[in-house]
Amino acid sequence: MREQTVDVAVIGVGTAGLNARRAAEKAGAQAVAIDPGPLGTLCARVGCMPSKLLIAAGEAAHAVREAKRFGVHAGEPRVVPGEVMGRVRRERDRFVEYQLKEVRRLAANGLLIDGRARFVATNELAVGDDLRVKARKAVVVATGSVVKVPPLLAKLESPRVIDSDQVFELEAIPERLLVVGAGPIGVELGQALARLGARVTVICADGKVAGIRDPAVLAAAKSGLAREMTLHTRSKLEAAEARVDGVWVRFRGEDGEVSEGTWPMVLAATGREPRLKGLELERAGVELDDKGRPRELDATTLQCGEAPVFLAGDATGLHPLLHEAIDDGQIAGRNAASFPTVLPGERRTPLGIVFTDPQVAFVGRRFNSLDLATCSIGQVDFGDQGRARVMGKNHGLLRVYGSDATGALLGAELAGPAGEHLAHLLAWAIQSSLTVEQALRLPFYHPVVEEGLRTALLDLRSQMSAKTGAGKAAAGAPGGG
Ligand SMILES: Cc1cc2nc3c(=O)[nH]c(=O)nc-3n(C[C@H](O)[C@H](O)[C@H](O)COP(=O)(O)OP(=O)(O)OC[C@H]3O[C@@H](n4cnc5c(N)ncnc54)[C@H](O)[C@@H]3O)c2cc1C
Ligand SMILES: NC(=O)c1ccc[n+]([C@@H]2O[C@H](COP(=O)([O-])OP(=O)(O)OC[C@H]3O[C@@H](n4cnc5c(N)ncnc54)[C@H](O)[C@@H]3O)[C@@H](O)[C@H]2O)c1
Repeated sequence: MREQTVDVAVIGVGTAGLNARRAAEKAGAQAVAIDPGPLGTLCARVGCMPSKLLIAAGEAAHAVREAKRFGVHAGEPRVVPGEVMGRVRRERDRFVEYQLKEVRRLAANGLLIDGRARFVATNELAVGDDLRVKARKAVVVATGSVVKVPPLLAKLESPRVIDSDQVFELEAIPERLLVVGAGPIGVELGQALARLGARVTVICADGKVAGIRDPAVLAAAKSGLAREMTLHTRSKLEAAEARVDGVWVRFRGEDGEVSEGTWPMVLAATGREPRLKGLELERAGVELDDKGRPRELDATTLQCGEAPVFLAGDATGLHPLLHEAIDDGQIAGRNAASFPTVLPGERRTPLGIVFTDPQVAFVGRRFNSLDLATCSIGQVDFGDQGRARVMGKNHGLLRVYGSDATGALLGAELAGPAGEHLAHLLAWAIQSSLTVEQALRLPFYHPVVEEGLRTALLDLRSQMSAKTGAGKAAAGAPGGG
């Protein structure tokens, strides 16, 4: 049995792991990463980047179709699936190659061990059958996440049931597609494939789409997405069967109505979960709950209970987003290097963007965490927003939340045009602790979509003054819907 002793061992060399290893090294520790591959990060291989490439192709087809509203008649676009998917994979491979450069450099310097790790004791890992890695300080677990597929679909073991890890390998665009799950993955990929020619039906049981929590924004997003896909957002999957011509599925709506059909392809977009199985974390002194996750994970330090074990990235199950994986990695890596001294890491204003049309975004405090007696809501409907109308993208709603007591901006949810940009402006304003008044003193050009943000802020200011002026009369129904 070979043995290697290091200061910090990082399990997983995805985005969180790469950042954790680098942070530990920067803090003066000798740090190695362990990973059996596939290397290149989830984000570049099967996540953020290929999904945005597919969406970009869908947008190109959509723009051609929509051109007639401007008096420009190009006819129905001819989508060539081989060319579409060829570009997705070519560009994806470039992004992966970029990540692999760093990984190869680590390997060349003896800082990457090829193999699957599991704990055998506190601060001791087995890698494959013939290597033990001991960590003098601590271990960072940055093993990412795995797709969750409901048993009804998983048990079919059908090549016609795919998940987001497989979708980028498609050679053809299915003529019809059932997407199970309406989270970010379901709606992003569903809409992209709809624009490329598939007739798409999306089902989910919880009434939500794209993770939106504000009911008014949710209604706006649903009506926008329903222009291109059939949505059943309160439907439970009841039965599924692999048949010669496809996958037969039966689902039941909240009202009891039963629908069924056979689809040539089903995309399971039913969520992801931390990849902790097989790590035997309990051998490192980490107490696990019934789902196999650490019973105690400090979200500020990323330490598991009192153990010398830190989690980072999707493995935490906290915020499965790329920029959060980077920050997690830096916090976990630094704390692992300085263990037993452990400090809370600095976090940014929460920000999430879903790349549909209309784009969906969340910033800062979420709707369901607001106390409507002490907060106000300002909004703008993009239906009549100047620049949005100019571009023919006048659909959606932005709602901005503020504190009545301090006038501070607290958060926002939106479904609308240029959502990715509006969300950044709002996140930067909230992180800078701006009040509504201060935000309204900033420049707004004309004609831009950002003027819609000003309208929402003006509305928020007047809701706040109406409430503070008229006592609590408006509490409970601020901002209207
Ligand atoms: C389709 C899709 C689209 C997405 N789009 C976006 C987006 O637009 N914006 C955004 O912010 N986020 C997006 N995400 C989420 C984002 O990609 C992830 O949050 C992020 O990439 C997670 O990084 P990670 O380092 O935690 O995991 P990974 O990059 O998966 O790294 C985990 C590593 O651990 C290794 N590993 C696992 N087990 C072991 C073991 N036992 N021993 C050693 N190594 C092990 C794996 O081989 C892997 O290399 C998307 C995700 C998906 C699936
Ligand atoms: N733009 C982005 O930032 C982006 C894009 C894609 C993915 N992601 C990340 O990836 C993670 C995973 O995304 P996701 O969309 O798979 O997960 P999710 O958990 O957000 O959504 C899962 C969906 O599946 C539904 N569902 C679950 N079980 C079901 C069942 N048995 N029958 C019917 N519906 C069922 C849920 O109701 C929900 O609609 C997200 O949390 C997100 O952080 C981010």
